[in-house]
Amino acid sequence: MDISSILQGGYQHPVSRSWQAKQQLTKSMLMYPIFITDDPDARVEVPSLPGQCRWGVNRLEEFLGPLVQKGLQSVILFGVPLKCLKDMRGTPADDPNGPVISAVKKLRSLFPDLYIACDVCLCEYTDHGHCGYLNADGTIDNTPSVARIAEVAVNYAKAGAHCVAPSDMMDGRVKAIKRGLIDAGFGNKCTLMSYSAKFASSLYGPFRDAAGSAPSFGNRKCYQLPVAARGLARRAILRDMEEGADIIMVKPALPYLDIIADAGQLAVDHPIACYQVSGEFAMVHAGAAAGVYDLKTMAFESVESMVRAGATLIMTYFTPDFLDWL
Ligand SMILES: NCc1[nH]cc(CCC(=O)O)c1CC(=O)O
Ligand SMILES: [Zn+2]
Ligand SMILES: [Zn+2]
Repeated sequence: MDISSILQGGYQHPVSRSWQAKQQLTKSMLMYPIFITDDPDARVEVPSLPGQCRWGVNRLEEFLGPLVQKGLQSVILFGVPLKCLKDMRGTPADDPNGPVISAVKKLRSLFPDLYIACDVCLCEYTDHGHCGYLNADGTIDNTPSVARIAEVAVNYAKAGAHCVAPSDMMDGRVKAIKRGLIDAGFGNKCTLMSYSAKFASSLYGPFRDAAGSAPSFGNRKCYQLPVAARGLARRAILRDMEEGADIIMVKPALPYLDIIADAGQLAVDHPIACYQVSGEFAMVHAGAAAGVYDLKTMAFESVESMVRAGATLIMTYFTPDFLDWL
């Protein structure tokens, strides 16, 4: 055989196999999405998200303490208001006594080294379940939506969030949030991670169960990207960089590895994040339960593929598992 035909010499051992990765998956690359509800003592399982619960603020120490011990470095919070009244402007989003703001304060005092991000959106808090304000005809009213989303983001920063991550997909929200953070004195204290390329995916179902954020009518296709729209995703990434995003995110992750790779090329000097969303997590579990593959092997294959595509920050419900596995 020709000398140049031999590749297997380079990866015959687990150690040399690991060297074939340009970037290795490490614990510090993981951000754990968690659901905080407004019953402070709650611990309620989410049936469609194996092993994930809605937690009350009084239970955060027992929930996250052991994970922090194992090396958990960052979380992203989603509020799940069950008791308070939802309205057209999403008032509970930044209620000073609401789940997100209470949880940020609690986590800052419990775990001084933990990096705390807050998802910023209105769909969990509006009576209609859409991510922004609506016009009378049911379409999105972009301008007041952006103002309200920036207000919520600034209130999360004031509560102590290290990062705000707008997932609403209104046009111009990155610029408005960045301006708001600067004007409130948080320009250099709070990271802005944009869900830049967020697609209108079928993979958000379990999350909407968990967060109670399914739209009461219609869908999100007029503000989330069309599945096939690689060009729009690239334009959204460039726009968000221009508007002041500190981190660029792609969501969902595994079916959109081309977009992650594009993000890495367009935003060479930004961290690239991706979100292995609820439906992806549920799929990995369902396939394992059906005997299609081994859960741990497939969890690694999916997340290492995201890293190979160029992601250096992975938001995943597998975080507690990876803290054991890595
Ligand atoms: N602003 C909504 C939001 N924030 C995070 C997720 C999905 C996360 C997941 O599926 O894990 C969604 C989905 C949606 O558009 O309904
Ligand atoms: Zn939303
Ligand atoms: Zn959201």
